[in-house]
Amino acid sequence: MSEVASVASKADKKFIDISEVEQTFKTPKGSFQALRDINLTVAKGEFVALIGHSGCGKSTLLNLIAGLTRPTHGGLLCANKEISGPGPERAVVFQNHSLLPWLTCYENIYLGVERVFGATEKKAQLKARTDAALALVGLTPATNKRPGEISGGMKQRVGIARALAMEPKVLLMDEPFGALDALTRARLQDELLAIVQKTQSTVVMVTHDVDEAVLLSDKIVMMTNGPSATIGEVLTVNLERPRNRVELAEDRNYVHYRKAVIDFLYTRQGHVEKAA
Ligand SMILES: Nc1ncnc2c1ncn2[C@@H]1O[C@H](COP(=O)(O)OP(=O)(O)OP(=O)(O)O)[C@@H](O)[C@H]1O
Repeated sequence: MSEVASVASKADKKFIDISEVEQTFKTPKGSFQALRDINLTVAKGEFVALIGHSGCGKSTLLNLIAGLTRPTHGGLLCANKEISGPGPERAVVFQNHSLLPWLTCYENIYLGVERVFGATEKKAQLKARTDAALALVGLTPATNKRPGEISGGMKQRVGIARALAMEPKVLLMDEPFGALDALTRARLQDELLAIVQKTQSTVVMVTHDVDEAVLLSDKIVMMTNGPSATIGEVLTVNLERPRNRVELAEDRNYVHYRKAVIDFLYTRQGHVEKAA
């Protein structure tokens, strides 16, 4: 391998590079340490799930990667650049879709597309990007509907389409399917699997759901309970892609990974109520 290629491949392995991160919040009762000693790398194109009990700091860590908050200690890099604030290369999908209710599905996506590409591309290109994003999540028929006129699952798909349309380097998802019923959730997980396969996106996703983590991820980051939570263990999920949930249900390796996460969460960490 040439020196240039080797430097590039090293950078790809540490596409997101989190080192020695600590997050302490000031509260009326004094300072509260949510996270300590967080060291984690995410490779380009990798799908990483953050899992842990309620209040352990999953969203806090995701917000740090999104640049919505700054760590009290340590640093975070994305593509070798310090994460010092939010940026279009890191799109976030929240549990509650956060669509603007007065805009149609099309307009909600177009807004994001225009923000990222508006200065360099013509209107027809922006429209083509928006149409493609709607098609990617199977929502072309809902183009002119407003969020109030579509189901929760469809709203979440618009949120995902909006994030993907911005062609982010990293897709950050905070329990994107948490508010959905089990069947809709399964369908959207399958859609996300197919989309990520197609776009080769780098994804960091917060979840409470063990099956979701094993089905989707290359790596499951298991967090200890808070306060002062940290990464307890990182499980590498070596299951071939494309993955099929029905076939995997009886796959020995799938069952093994599932058990490893359940053991970590319920035997080694036990359940605790929200810490703060
Ligand atoms: N801005 C803040 N100020 C004070 N404490 C905070 C703040 N944000 C988060 N915390 C505390 O930090 C801890 C981690 O919160 P966080 O929301 O990251 O947990 P989580 O693992 O995402 O929880 P859940 O699974 O319930 O969403 C919690 O104890 C929370 O109360």
